[in-house]
Amino acid sequence: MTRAYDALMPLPKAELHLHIEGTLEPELAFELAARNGVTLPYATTDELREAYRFEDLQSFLDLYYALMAVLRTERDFEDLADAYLARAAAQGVRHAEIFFDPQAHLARGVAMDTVVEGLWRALARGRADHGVSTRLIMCFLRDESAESALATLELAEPHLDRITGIGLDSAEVGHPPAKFREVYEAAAALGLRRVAHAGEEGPPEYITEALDVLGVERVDHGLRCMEDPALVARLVRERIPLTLCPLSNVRLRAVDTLAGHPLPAMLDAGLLCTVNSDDPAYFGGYADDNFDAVRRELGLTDERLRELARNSFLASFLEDDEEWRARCLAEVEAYEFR
Ligand code: HPA
Ligand SMILES: [Zn+2]
Repeated sequence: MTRAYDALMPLPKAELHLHIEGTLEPELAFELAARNGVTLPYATTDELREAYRFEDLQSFLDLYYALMAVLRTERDFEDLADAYLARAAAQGVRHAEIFFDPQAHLARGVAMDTVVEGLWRALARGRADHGVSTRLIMCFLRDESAESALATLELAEPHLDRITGIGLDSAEVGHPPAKFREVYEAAAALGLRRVAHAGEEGPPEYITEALDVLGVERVDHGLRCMEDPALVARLVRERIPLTLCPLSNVRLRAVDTLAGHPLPAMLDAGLLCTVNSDDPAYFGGYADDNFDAVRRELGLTDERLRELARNSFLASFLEDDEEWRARCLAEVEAYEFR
């Protein structure tokens, strides 16, 4: 029998757009800095939080990459992932497909092995410790070269039993998807699933290119598809999921205000939208905080929220565990809103 959810429990959901490095809370950053003898250019966690005022994607990325300096050992990556899973579970997350940025660590002399095995120590226990199933998606930095992405994929080959798919992130404008055709072809040949950030700051054409040239199965953000009705029609027709991140969009000024976010129009258009947290330590909220924000600011009905939760499991890469997906979907349908 399906367990009816307690009214105080958050809506069960899958998180499909989450950068593990973006879950580094100021308190953990200072703890890891002390552990590793790294000096941060901030005296206190409050002072660090003060720096979380972003103009755009790049101003965020500058701080995001700088703070990674505290992540050095397997244990650091394990602690980071463990802290995320505890927070995610408390917010109703039952499945998480987690991005990581190996090139940002390799550049600092931290080995692929350290990153993947450290994360894996926590992620492998996710279901047992937190009731959260997990998958890992390795992202390439699009402002680095295609050669660097290919070399990174090669370095990851011994770890492919831990990695479900590949993604593309970092500074979007000026780095169109087609730059990474070769590495996406190589990843597909290795049986990896494919996603990419597109249409966050970049134009709708980048979304089309991600679909046609990279063969992505899911688009991260995809917000700017709304500027191109023919593209919207295609995304609807082909049932391409979009991983939207409302609080991120406000903080990085992809939208002016949350109340002006196109999510309701996107749902009305029939797009397969999901709601996610992107870099929750920086953008003011985890998965359910994003759900709560769109409920409050956009007036989404309970059934719209249920649709978003349902979509998250439908859009997830749970083809290797349909039993778990069905159980999660049943929890979504049985959920009673207060
Ligand atoms: O929102 C994002 N966009 C692009 N790159 C990123 N890397 C972490 N978060 C992001
Ligand atoms: Zn992102």
